[in-house]
Amino acid sequence: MGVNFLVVGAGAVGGYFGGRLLEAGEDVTFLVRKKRKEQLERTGLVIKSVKGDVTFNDPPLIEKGDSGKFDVILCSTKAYQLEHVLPDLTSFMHEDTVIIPLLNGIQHLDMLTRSFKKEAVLGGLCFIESTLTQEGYIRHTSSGHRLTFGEINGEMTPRVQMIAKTFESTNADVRTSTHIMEDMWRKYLFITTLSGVTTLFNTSVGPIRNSTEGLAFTRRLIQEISSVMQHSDTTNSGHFEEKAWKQFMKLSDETKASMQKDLEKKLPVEADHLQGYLLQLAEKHQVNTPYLKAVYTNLKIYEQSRKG
Ligand SMILES: NC(=O)C1=CN([C@@H]2O[C@H](COP(=O)(O)OP(=O)(O)OC[C@H]3O[C@@H](n4cnc5c(N)ncnc54)[C@H](OP(=O)(O)O)[C@@H]3O)[C@@H](O)[C@H]2O)C=CC1
Ligand SMILES: CC(C)(CO)C(=O)C(=O)O
Repeated sequence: MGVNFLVVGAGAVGGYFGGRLLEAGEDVTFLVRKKRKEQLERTGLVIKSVKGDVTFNDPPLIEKGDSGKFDVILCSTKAYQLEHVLPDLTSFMHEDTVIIPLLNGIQHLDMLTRSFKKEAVLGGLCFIESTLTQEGYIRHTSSGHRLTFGEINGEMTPRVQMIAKTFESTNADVRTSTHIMEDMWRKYLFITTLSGVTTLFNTSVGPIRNSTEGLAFTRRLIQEISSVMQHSDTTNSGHFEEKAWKQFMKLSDETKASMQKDLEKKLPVEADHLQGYLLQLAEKHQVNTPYLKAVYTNLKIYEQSRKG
């Protein structure tokens, strides 16, 4: 028997991975809101990707309150939208439904395990540079399209293997992990740094790296965040720092975090979920984080000016 997927949020991430599953002939439905539904009905689900374009004229769409039960829920809203969508999910779940979150950050795991039984929640993350265009198309701009998931406790279970099998023939790099919490914290360090510096300096990676000061700022930011993570008793034993630095140095000059792209589009940002939560941890563990505070302050000023 096949696995059926509910993708929550047909945006840059959900639309991409859900679309790749559809392309492979898998059973996928998107949970959408009215405006996005109307857009998708008009244009189809359109993926413009360096890994191959694809369009689905009639993607399966449902709205909250509709009927249906799903084996796997791929959760791909923004963090600030998540708590509003969670109550809508219960009616789509059966006893063994699993939820795979693809959001950046860590704090959403608490939200998910508070809302559903703990065993329903897997760990997950993705590396992909994608964005929604004005027409609602998904534009995937660099070659990475990796999705990683696994049991929070690190076990390799039959359900993880079964989901991985379903992903096998998709045009995406889907992997299982037996250390997904470590993977999620590492991605959290990387993305909080990248989104932090690209939004603070309002540019892509190239100009930041070409500036001695920009480079020094980035290094200090990584050190601070890594230190907060070590104090927070995570799986970080210090080796994250060097890896995050190397990863930052390897990025193409044009790379921008999705947060910077959202900022350029004057959209809300995940400041509280990413940088804000780390600052809470820093305060709890009394870690001095002036660079992280500067990044967060910039984002809070942006948020305030958006509201204004
Ligand atoms: N974009 C990227 O390159 C990457 C993003 N990420 C992370 O992935 C997560 C998702 O980001 P991204 O895909 O870019 O965000 P998008 O804004 O592109 O997509 C979010 C989608 O969620 C939908 N949504 C929100 N609330 C609901 C709801 N109640 N019911 C149904 N749909 C809903 C939105 O639809 P609506 O039109 O109705 O608002 C939107 O289509 C974030 O945590 C981000 O940090 C991680 C790696 C890369
Ligand atoms: C850096 C990147 C593109 C990697 O997935 C990302 O997560 C983001 O910009 O939100």
